Formats: sequence, C-alpha cells, structure tokens
Amino acid sequence: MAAMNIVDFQNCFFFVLLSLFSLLCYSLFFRKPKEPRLHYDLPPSPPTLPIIGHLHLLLSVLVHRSLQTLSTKYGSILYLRVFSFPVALVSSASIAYEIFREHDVNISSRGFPPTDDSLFAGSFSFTSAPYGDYWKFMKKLLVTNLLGPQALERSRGFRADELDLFYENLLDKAMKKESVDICVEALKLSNNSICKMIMGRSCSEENGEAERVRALATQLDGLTKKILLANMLRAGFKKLVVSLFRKEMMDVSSRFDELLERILVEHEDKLDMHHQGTDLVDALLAACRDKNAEYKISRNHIKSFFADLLFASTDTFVQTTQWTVAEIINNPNVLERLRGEIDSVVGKARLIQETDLPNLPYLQAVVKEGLRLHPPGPLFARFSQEGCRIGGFYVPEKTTLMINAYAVMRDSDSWEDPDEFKPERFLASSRSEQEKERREQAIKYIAFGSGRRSCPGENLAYIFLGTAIGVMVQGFEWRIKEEKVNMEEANVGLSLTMAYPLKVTPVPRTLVPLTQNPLNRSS
Ligand code: HEM
Repeated sequence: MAAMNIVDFQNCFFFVLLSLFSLLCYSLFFRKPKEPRLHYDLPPSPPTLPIIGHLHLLLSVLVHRSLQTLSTKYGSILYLRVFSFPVALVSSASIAYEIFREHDVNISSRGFPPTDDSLFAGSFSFTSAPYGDYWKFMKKLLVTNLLGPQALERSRGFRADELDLFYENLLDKAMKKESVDICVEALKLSNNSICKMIMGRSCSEENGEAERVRALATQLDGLTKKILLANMLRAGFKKLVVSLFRKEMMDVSSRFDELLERILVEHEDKLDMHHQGTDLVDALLAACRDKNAEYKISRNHIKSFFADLLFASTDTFVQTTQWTVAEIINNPNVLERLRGEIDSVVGKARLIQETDLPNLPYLQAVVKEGLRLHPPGPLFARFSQEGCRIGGFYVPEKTTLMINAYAVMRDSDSWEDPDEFKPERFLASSRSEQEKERREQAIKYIAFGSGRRSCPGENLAYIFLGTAIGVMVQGFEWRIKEEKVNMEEANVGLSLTMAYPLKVTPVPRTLVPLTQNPLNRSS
C-alpha cells in the first residue's frame, strides 16, 4: 500500500509537472491573442505553421517581396501571427492612406518595448519611443536645431563643403582611372555631412574616428532585423533570443558610448570657455542642464538620439544613391534628359549646388522615382493602441501594423507601369495639375512614411540626394564593365540593397574641372 502510495504520489507529481509544462507551452506557443468580439471580422489570414504561425514568412531572404506576393494572393490587409504576436500587414496604397488619414494618432507609436539598456533601440531611443511627451520634446528640438527650414539654411555651408570634397574625390579617382564603389563614396558624404550638422565638425579621417562611425552605422543596420524579430516574441523568449546577440548589441552600444562621451565633453569644454554653441549637440546639452525644461533628458538620451539619427540618415541615403545611379545608367534616355536639364540650368562651368534644386524639376523627379522603386526601408512598423476598423476589417488593439512601402509604391491599382523607372510620372505639366498630383501622391507615395511619425529628415534627404546625384551626372560619364547594371535585390538587416554593389569608373565630362562654390562654404 505504502509502495502504491509512493507510485501514486510520483505519478501525481509527474502529472502535475506535465500539466504545468503543457500549460506553459500552450501559453507560450498556442494561445491566440485576445480575440475581438465575434461580430468583428479579422483581416484574412494565410495558412499558418504550428507554433510559429507566420514567422517563416518574415525570415525569407527578400522579405518585402515574399510579403508582396502573399498580399497579391490573399489581400491588401492581412492578419499574421508570429507565435502569439499579432501583425496586420498593409500592402496597398488605399489601405495605407486609410490608416494614416483616419487612425494616425492611434498608430503613432511603434510599439516596441525597449531592448535592453543599449543606446540603440533601448529605453532612451527616440525612434522607438511611444508617441508622448518625450517624443514631442525631442521632435521639437530636432526640427528647430537640425531639420527645420531655418536650421537647414544655417547648415548649408557645411553641406557645400562636403559636396565639394565628394566631387574632388570622384575627380581624383577619374584622373587615376580607378573604379568607384558608389556606396563607399556616398557613405563618406552622408556621414561627414550629418556629423558636421549635428556636432559642428566632421569626424576626423586622420585618427580613424570617421571610419569608426561609418563602421558603427553599418553594424547598427545588421542588428535591426534581429531586434525587430526578437520584439515579436513573448517576454521570456525575447530575453532568450536577445541573449544570442546581446554581446554584439552591447558592443556596438559601448563603442558608440565611448565616442559620444568624448564629443559631449568637447562641447562642454567649449561652453565653459563661453563659446556660444549653435549645433544640435549644444542645444541638447542645454536642455539636459535646464532644470525647467518641459522634459528632463539625460546624457544617455542625447547619445541614443545621435545613434538614431546616424542610423536613420546613413544607409537610407547610401542605398537610394546607389539604386538611382544604377537606374540612370540603365536608362540612357533619362540620363540624356537629366544632363540636358542640369547643363541648361547650372551650365558646364560651375558645380551644381543645393539652391539650384528648385529649378531642376526633372532631377527631383528622378530622385523620387528612385525612392519609389527602391525604398531603402521597404517595411516600417506602427502599433495600434486601440482596436480599429481598416479596409472593412477589425484590427484589434496592440497589433503591430507592418507597412510594406515597397508593395504600396508598386501597387498596380495606383501606379501605371509600376515596375518601370519613369521619372516623368512625377512631372506636373501645369500649376493646377501640380496640386492634383500633390494630393494623389500623398495617398500612394510613402517612401518617407506618413503622418506624425513620418520621416523628419525628408527635406534633408531630398537635398542630399539631389545634389549628390546632380554632381555625378553633371561632372562625369560613368563606365561599367557589363552592358547593364544587374538590379538584383538583397536585404541587409531590414534595408533594401543591391545584391551586387555598384562599381563604376568615372570619366570627367569637361577638361577643366567644374568650379566649386566659394560663396557657399562654411568658412
Ligand atoms: C533617403 C532617405 C530617407 C528615407 C527613405 C527615410 C525613410 C524613413 C521612413 C520610412 C521612416 C518611418 C516613417 C513612418 O513610420 O511613417 C523614417 C523615420 C525616421 N527618419 Fe528617415 N528616411 C531618410 C532619411 C532620413 C534623414 C536624413 C534623417 C535625419 C537626419 C532621418 C531621420 C528619421 C527619424 C529620426 C525617423 C524616426 C521618426 C519617428 O519615429 O518619429 N531620415 N525615415
């Protein structure tokens, strides 16, 4: 009897353990997110795999493409599940317009809980901050001191210096008949320009500082997809998965920290010497010291903000430049028309400058078309605070909205010949058409997102892209080894990049180098 009791007790204990384990598995893997009330229809959902749901779809090599194919088959708004994490996938221009027009406040957070204490995607991050006081405070500082029209006017000289260097560097390579990796040159231009604009000086090439910043920006890129996917897991699992790349994340974070601490101290030393600082770092340090500031920020907030800006501005510019130049090379008619416009507006003696851009509508159209076909961030995320109706379906609260900008901007219901490179589509023939075009594009052109959380760097991006591409077209012929550039895509992190990086050999168009613009220089 006693022996039986022991067996019973062991069985019972085993059974309880098994039940607890099953319950744990069920809640981790199988439990569905809270279902909305029955009279609401969820968007259609493609077949799922056991446990992981639709995770495999997000792991595909060209995720924006496989999601685009999925939406063609099942619908322009889909309900996906990654384990138990709900995702609404948006793939058409009309649904994208509806969510930004009718639900903008509701979806103005990204909904990603901070990942660790890392400076990047951590609790200090601006980009992943919820829509609230901290975000509003930093956005105001950002517009006033870096990205608003007046701030951009103040920093014009910095960009002119860097554009001159970009041209000189290409000319030097052309003279030596060396080939150019477009990504490498574009990365130097954007990093140096943005660093100068944020902290008043570029990173030094001599002591390797610039190289370190460029390497960090590239590494950040590789981490994004891992962070995004980890955020879709339940807390316990997220911890486990993050631990797999925590070392890499903290390594990038601490190297950033070291570099940025030095920059902050440098600015503080200047302030102590009664130097009136005017750049973004000065403004952030002043806010940090201000006891009456609307929001109390710390040194970590400043550092994290810098990391966010560097990440947001670098790869986006590099990839768009590369794709757009490739399209121009592959479309000789576009090249001819573009060059004709630049030669007639700017001439063949002086280098293009950013004040020329408003007079170069075709160049602007080429840049827009490059971004439409090859958005560097093909997917971006938002989060529904409350349940809402989208496209006739019910999207429950706390659902991640994944917007496939790539699919939206190739949606054949909204774009004629959506896969063709046709800059003319962005040219309006008359003023009244311009207004109509502007309204139509607000619906279907989302390279910079839309609404409150849309990209605050849009104007700066157009300046960077317009001038860099302008210089390349105005100053050089570009030779490639093959007949056409191979336009195959690849994903690095979440960025859309070229599978075969663009390498071209520049040949100067004029015997005499183009004169640069001394009046625009910063000193
Ligand atoms: C080709 C260039 C660029 C592209 C295509 C691009 C695209 C985007 C997109 C799609 C978003 C998400 C928008 C949304 O959720 O609606 C975004 C956010 C952001 N971008 Fe850009 N961007 C570019 C350049 C820049 C530059 C130059 C800066 C600043 C120096 C910048 C700073 C930011 C920031 C801070 C955010 C986060 C905004 C927030 O969460 O409130 N971007 N960008």
